[in-house]
Amino acid sequence: MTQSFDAAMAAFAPPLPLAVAFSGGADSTALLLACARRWPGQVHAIHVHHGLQSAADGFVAQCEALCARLQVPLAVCRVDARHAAGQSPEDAARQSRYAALADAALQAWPQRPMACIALAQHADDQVETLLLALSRGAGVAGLAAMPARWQRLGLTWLRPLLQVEGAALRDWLVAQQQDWIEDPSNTDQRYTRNRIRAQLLPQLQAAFPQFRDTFARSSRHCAQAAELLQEVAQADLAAVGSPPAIAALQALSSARQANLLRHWLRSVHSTTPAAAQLEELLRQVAACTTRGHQIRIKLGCGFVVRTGALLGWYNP
Ligand SMILES: Nc1ncnc2c1ncn2[C@@H]1O[C@H](COP(=O)(O)OP(=O)(O)OP(=O)(O)O)[C@@H](O)[C@H]1O
Repeated sequence: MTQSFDAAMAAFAPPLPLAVAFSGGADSTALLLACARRWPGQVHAIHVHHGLQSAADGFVAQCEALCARLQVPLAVCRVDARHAAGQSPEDAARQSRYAALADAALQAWPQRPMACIALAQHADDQVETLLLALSRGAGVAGLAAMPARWQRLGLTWLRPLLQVEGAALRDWLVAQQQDWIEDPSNTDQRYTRNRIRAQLLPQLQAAFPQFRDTFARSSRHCAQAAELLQEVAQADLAAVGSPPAIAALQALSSARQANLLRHWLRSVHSTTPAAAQLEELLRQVAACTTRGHQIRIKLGCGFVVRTGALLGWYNP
């Protein structure tokens, strides 16, 4: 259920010391301010300078000013967030941001490495993430949206505000007379996420006022389903072998074959096949009933080939 900002903060019990990922935007300003008041001397802030827009230097100055006022130590890290071919600019920025946040949390204060990092995504961000996943045709792992807690890069990551509406966060900041940075790129309608926020969320609010709660429930169902699929894939891969034996693969249902192959390609070969490529591979596996049947299919960044009784992989 959605919560007030105060209720979410009251329920938040992170390991300390805590680093807040602080962009200077409304959400992380509210999180930083509330954490600094609640755990004085135990809260640090990390700001990532993406170098993507000319306004970024001004963002740093504003973050420094608020942290000085709150007496919160601030680490500013500069990252090169240019995206590689085939990668979305938002994804590239997110990945380099997470790596920089982890480095800073563990190394910026060597006498006192941080135990965890808190991020300020809220209930509207969660809905946007789900709708973005739907717009890409994602499977259950994508529809699971953002977890509230996970371990990665040697740290605990937390999202304590996932049940708070964006407007409630801003109302709280206004009541504290605390201003924040309005990042101009957040209203750029070239980004799908911004179109979802500006055009879809108001319509959803009018048509289904409970959409934040019900969508979040669907995401939790998907998170559970994704966990089960992962467990089944691991067990099936252990039984079928890595690389997979074709005859053993054929004995599974086609849904389990698809689940296993996706898992094998992702976990062993770091590649994600397009839906049509995976369908073609399943068709070829089913048709592979004679000694002479060849398989060679482009999948993600490489090829799946038949090598005797096994499926092989190579990346030219
Ligand atoms: N440049 C940054 N430096 C540090 N943390 C960041 C930065 N950008 C985003 N984050 C963290 O990731 C979360 C989600 O990022 P997102 O891009 O949705 O936020 P934002 O709109 O830039 O800022 P905010 O969420 O603070 O309003 C932020 O709430 C914040 O905790």
